[in-house]
Formats: sequence, structure tokens, C-alpha cells
Amino acid sequence: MTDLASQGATAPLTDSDAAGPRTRRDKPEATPATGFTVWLTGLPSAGKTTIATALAGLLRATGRRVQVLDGDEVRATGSLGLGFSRADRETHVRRVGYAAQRMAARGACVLVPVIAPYAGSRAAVRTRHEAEATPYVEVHVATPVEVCSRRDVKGLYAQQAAGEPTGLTGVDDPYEPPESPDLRLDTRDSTVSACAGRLYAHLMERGLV
Ligand SMILES: Nc1ncnc2c1ncn2[C@@H]1O[C@H](COP(=O)(O)OS(=O)(=O)O)[C@@H](OP(=O)(O)O)[C@H]1O
Ligand SMILES: Nc1ncnc2c1ncn2[C@@H]1O[C@H](COP(=O)(O)OP(=O)(O)O)[C@@H](O)[C@H]1O
Repeated sequence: MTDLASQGATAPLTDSDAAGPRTRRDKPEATPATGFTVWLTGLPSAGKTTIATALAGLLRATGRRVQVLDGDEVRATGSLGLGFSRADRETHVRRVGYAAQRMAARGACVLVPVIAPYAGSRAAVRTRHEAEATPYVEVHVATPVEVCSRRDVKGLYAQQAAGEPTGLTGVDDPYEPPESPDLRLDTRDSTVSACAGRLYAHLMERGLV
């Protein structure tokens, strides 16, 4: 048995195919999957990262290549040195949008849990994707600030209430809610898996999965 065969690369998936047995090797080459970007925008603690992680699991289970571009992670690397002023956030969002589009254009499912508080920079990201004919899905994780501040996953709301940091999105810094996102998720009365499932269903409707 060759190495490839020992990894199951030529094992028949079915023997009932009229054209003869299909092989695992047929799958990726015969139908290269279209990449896309899903941008999850919303307040801190809204549920962006949690839903992105759950969706990543669903997509990986079907064999898709997934890249998650988390705001904190990009800020520690590609956006190192940028803060939370309007100008810095806009630069950061456009930078992440550029990277996302390039990865999606190469077939990845790119999931972006990044606040992106300003409508203008979100529109710029969408426009970049459209210009390159890369599918783009904007999801508003529309959890109200009262709920987010109760969750307070990173303790930021409590810290802000105690005086630092100032300029917390949704509290004393702007968040411009998307007027017409592709999908709006209300996480108040839904489980994480229900939200990820709704998003997956939307991707199916769009023919992306
Ligand atoms: N002032 C202020 N406002 C908002 N968020 C703040 C702030 N300071 C730190 N953080 C934390 O930074 C995390 C990453 O933010 P993002 O890159 O997604 O933000 S932005 O799009 O540039 O606005 C973001 O992560 P999430 O909580 O996952 O949204 C925040 O926890
Ligand atoms: N339906 C839901 N979808 C996403 N998160 C939820 C949901 N219900 C409760 N949560 C909780 O809300 C918190 C969201 O945190 P996180 O995903 O880090 O937010 P964000 O990335 O938007 O800052 C997590 O503790 C998560 O378990």
C-alpha cells in the first residue's frame, strides 16, 4: 500500500456511483470550495468570539479550511501599536478586512469577530470584497449593552465604571449599529449553538457551504 493509499486517499467513498467508485482524491480537486468572509460586529461581550468559534467547529467538521481573525490577536501582531481612537480603530478594521479578503479569495472560510464600531469602515471592507467578487457576510451580534455589561467577559465594563479605560465601545465611545446586516443575531434568548446554527443556515442559503 502506498503512503497516500494508507491515508485513505484512494479508498472508495461509495461503490454505488454509476460512473464508478468515487475516491477521496476526487473531492477537493473536483469541487474547489469558494471562500468567504463572515464579519461578526457587535459590542464587547456580545458573543462575537463565541459564535465564531462555534461556527468554525461546524465548518471544520465538513472539511473546510477556517481562519479566525480575532481582534485581540490581530492587535497583538498586524495591528500592534494601534489603540482605540477612531482613527486607529478604522485603520485596524480596514487592515483586518484586507487580510480577510485575501485569505477568502484563496478558499478559506474567514471568520472575523471584531467590533468594527464605525459604519464607514465596515462599508469599506464590504466594498473591497465586492470589488474582488469575494462573498461577504455581515452579522450583527445585537446584544444590548445592559446584557453585555452583565456578562463582562474581560472585566472591561467594571473597569470602565471604576474609571479606566475610558472610550469603551457602547458605553462612552460610539457604536454605529449596522442598518442592514446580512444577518442579525439576538443572543439574549438563544443558545450559542442556535446562533451558530442560524448563521450556518444563512451560509447554506447563500450557497457558500
Ligand atoms: N476601549 C475599548 N473599546 C472596545 N474594546 C476594547 C477597549 N479596550 C479594550 N478593548 C478590547 O479589545 C478587544 C479587541 O477589539 P477590536 O479590535 O475588536 O475593536 S475595534 O474593532 O478596533 O473597535 C475587544 O474584544 P471583544 O471584547 O472580544 O470585543 C475588547 O475586549
Ligand atoms: N447565544 C449566545 N451567543 C454567544 N455568546 C453567548 C450566548 N449566550 C450567552 N453567551 C455568552 O456571552 C459571552 C460572550 O463572550 P464573547 O464571545 O467573548 O464576546 P465578544 O467576542 O463579543 O466580546 C460568553 O460568555 C458566552 O458564553
